Amino acid sequence: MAASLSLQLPFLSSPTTKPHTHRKFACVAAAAAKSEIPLLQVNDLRAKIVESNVEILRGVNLTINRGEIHAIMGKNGSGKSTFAKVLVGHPDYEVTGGSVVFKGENLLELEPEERALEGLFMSFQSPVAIPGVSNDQFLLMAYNARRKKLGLPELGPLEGFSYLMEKLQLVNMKPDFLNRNVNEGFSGGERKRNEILQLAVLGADLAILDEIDSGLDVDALRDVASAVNKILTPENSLLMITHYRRILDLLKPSHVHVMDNGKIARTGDLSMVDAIEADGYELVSALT
Ligand SMILES: Nc1ncnc2c1ncn2[C@@H]1O[C@H](COP(=O)(O)OP(=O)(O)OP(=O)(O)O)[C@@H](O)[C@H]1O
Repeated sequence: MAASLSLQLPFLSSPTTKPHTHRKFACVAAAAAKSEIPLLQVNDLRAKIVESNVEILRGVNLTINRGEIHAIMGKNGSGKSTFAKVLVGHPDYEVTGGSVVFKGENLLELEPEERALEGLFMSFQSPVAIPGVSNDQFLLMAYNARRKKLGLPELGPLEGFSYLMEKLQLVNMKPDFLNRNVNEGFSGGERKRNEILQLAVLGADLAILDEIDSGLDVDALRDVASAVNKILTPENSLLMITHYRRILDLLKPSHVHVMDNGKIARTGDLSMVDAIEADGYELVSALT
C-alpha cells in the first residue's frame, strides 16, 4: 500500500520571492518556453503484463498540453486503465517500447514516487483502504512531504487542519471524512470523493482520473465535477477515463480519444461521443 500512497502527487507553488529584474525577465522567458513544450508527450508506447508477458499497449500516441482536458473512452479491456497505470509506473507492467516525456523529462526513468513528486496524480478505479491511518494524518503527511521537497516549512497540526478544511469545502465533503481511516468502510461513492479530496490537497500538473464517475449518484457526480473544475487552471491538465457522457458534459474535454486494442484508434471532440452512443465503438474505430 505504501507504493500507492506514494503515487499521489503533490504540487505546490514555490515560495514567493522578489526576483532581481534580470532574473525576472529570465523567469518570464523560461515560463514561456516551458508553456510551449507539451505537458505530456507519449510516442508509440508499448507495454506488457510482467507476470504473463502479454502485450497490452501496442503503440499509444498522445500529446497533452497545459490547460487541456482529455478523455479516453473505449471498449472494456481495450487497455485504458493499463495505459494510466503504466504512466504512473505501476509494477504490474513493463514498458517494452516507445517514450513518455513529462514536463520535458523522460518519465519512464523515474520511480513511481518521483513521478508523483513531479506532479502526476492518479485516482484509481478501485481506491484501496488503509486501515489504521486517518485521512487527515495521511493527507497532511503527503502534503508536508511535498513541502519539504520544495524547501518549504512543514505545516503544523493547526495550520494543516485549516488547510485541509479549506479543501474539504472545495469538494463539498463532511468534516468527519478527515477523522476516518483512509477509505475504510467508505462507500464506493465516498471513496471516489476521497480521491478528489486527495487531488485538491496535493494538486497536480496532470491528474489522471480513472472512472471517477462510476458508482456516483447524480449529486455526487455534480460535486466531483465541480471540484475538479475548481482545481483545474490554465497550467494544469486532466486525463480522464470514462464510459459515460454525463461527466463529459460537466467537464467538457477538449479532446476525446477512443482506445482500441492497446492503441488510440481515433481522436475527436465531444461530438464524437454522440456517434459512439449511436453506433458503438466498432463503427467509430472502423472509421480510422
Ligand atoms: N495485472 C494484470 N493481470 C492480468 N491481466 C491484466 C492486468 N492488467 C490488465 N490486464 C488485461 O489487459 C486488458 C486491458 O485491461 P484494462 O484494465 O487496461 O482495460 P480497460 O480498457 O481499462 O477496461 P474497462 O473499460 O473494462 O475498465 C484486459 O484484458 C485485462 O484483463
